[in-house]
Amino acid sequence: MAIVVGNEVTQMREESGMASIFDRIGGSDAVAAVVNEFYTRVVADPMLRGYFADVDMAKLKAHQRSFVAAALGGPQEYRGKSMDEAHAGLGITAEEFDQVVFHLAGALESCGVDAETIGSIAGALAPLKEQVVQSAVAA
Ligand code: HEM
Repeated sequence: MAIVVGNEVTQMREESGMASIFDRIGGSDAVAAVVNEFYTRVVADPMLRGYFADVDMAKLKAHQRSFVAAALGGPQEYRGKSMDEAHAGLGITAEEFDQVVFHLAGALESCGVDAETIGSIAGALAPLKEQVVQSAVAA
């Protein structure tokens, strides 16, 4: 599958001549820390926790680590479901999507990622809204 967000981040990096965001934030250890912190926040949030009640969190975290790593320009490929497939039928709203991005930003911040990098990541995730939110109008 094509990872839109990964392509955009990679393109941004190539144009700017910068190291990948993946490298800048500290590679796979940093991604694992961010993903753990992210799901701690998500399942603590009454707006979101219901979605994850019957989900195998260890498996989900593993997929999310590889998705985030690939999206940030890391070396390995993401081999999980497409964003359409992963979220089909869940009925996720635009508000819930924004809340998930908010928790991801919070997790990145608490792991020491700078505000500018967080802005780039959040901006790169915005186009996924259409795939995650089924009835979403393009953001
Ligand atoms: C930027 C936004 C998002 C990204 C990048 C993302 C990414 C992912 C990834 C990589 C998976 C694993 C796919 C697989 O198993 O192969 C997944 C699954 C899942 N996501 Fe998301 N997600 C996003 C937003 C959301 C939102 C807003 C919700 C709910 C409010 C949500 C709920 C879920 C659930 C419940 C699963 C597990 C589905 C299952 O195993 O049956 N996600 N997501």
